[in-house]
Amino acid sequence: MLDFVGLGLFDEKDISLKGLEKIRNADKVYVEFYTSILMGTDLEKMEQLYEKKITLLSREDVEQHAEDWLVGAKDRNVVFLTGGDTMVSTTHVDLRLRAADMGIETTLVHGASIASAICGLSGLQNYRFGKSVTIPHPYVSSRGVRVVSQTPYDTIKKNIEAGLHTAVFLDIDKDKGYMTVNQAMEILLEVEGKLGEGVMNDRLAVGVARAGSPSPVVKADYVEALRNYDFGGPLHIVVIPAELHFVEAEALVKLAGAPEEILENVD
Ligand SMILES: C[S@@+](CC[C@H](N)C(=O)[O-])C[C@H]1O[C@@H](n2cnc3c(N)ncnc32)[C@H](O)[C@@H]1O
Repeated sequence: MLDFVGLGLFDEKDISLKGLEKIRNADKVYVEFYTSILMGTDLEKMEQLYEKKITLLSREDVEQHAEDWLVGAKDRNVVFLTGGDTMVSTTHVDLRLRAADMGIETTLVHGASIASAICGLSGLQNYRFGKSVTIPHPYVSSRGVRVVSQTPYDTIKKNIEAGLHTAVFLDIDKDKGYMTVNQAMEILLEVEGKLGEGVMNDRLAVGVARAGSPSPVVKADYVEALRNYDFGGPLHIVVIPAELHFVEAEALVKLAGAPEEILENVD
């Protein structure tokens, strides 16, 4: 049996009671922290509260060598832990499919996800979101050229044209660290500058930091302004809203400190 358990958003106490029960009854517990990470805890605190030894898996362990540890789930109870919800903005359905091919039964214990937290914290409506996207850290190519992905910008642009908000996940990289809202704004403006377009001009954005913690920061302002706003420590995420419903605009002003002038342009 392979149980996928979502850990929730911030610390070891965000797990559900069902998830905790799965862990306590497990023969072996694995966790991965490359798709998301709980910034308010660490492996030691988790092991203490859950009363179980937890083995950390790397991206390679999960994506390239999954059979090596999945095989244990053929005759024992194995639990696989992930930050947030295990199946939201991850590729872990691949693990479920591999398990199915190996004749291993799987179950899911859902966890609080950043996908719903951004709606709750900002007041933006979940049904008004389009395709989400991740901004990767820029890198320097073997020819010494700085490479900045244009895909996030293009996705945001298409969503705006369709009247849909965009959730913009920010890269977690073991060498380059956790991307901040400020870096994300810089990257979007850099791409815009190269294309010579005006999508980001006077474009409202919402930055969210440390959702699920006792002190999350939610700030809505124009892209240019968020470039220098201090969000504090990771994790960070960005939402680029499309046209706003008036309740959404009111929420951004009252709950996220957006400039009041945004209320003038909504019905
Ligand atoms: C690839 S998504 C995985 C989402 C996760 N499976 C879930 O359901 O929450 C991870 C990204 O979401 C954002 N994120 C996740 N948790 C967050 C939190 N507590 N506060 C702010 N952003 C968060 C960060 O941008 C992070 O890099």
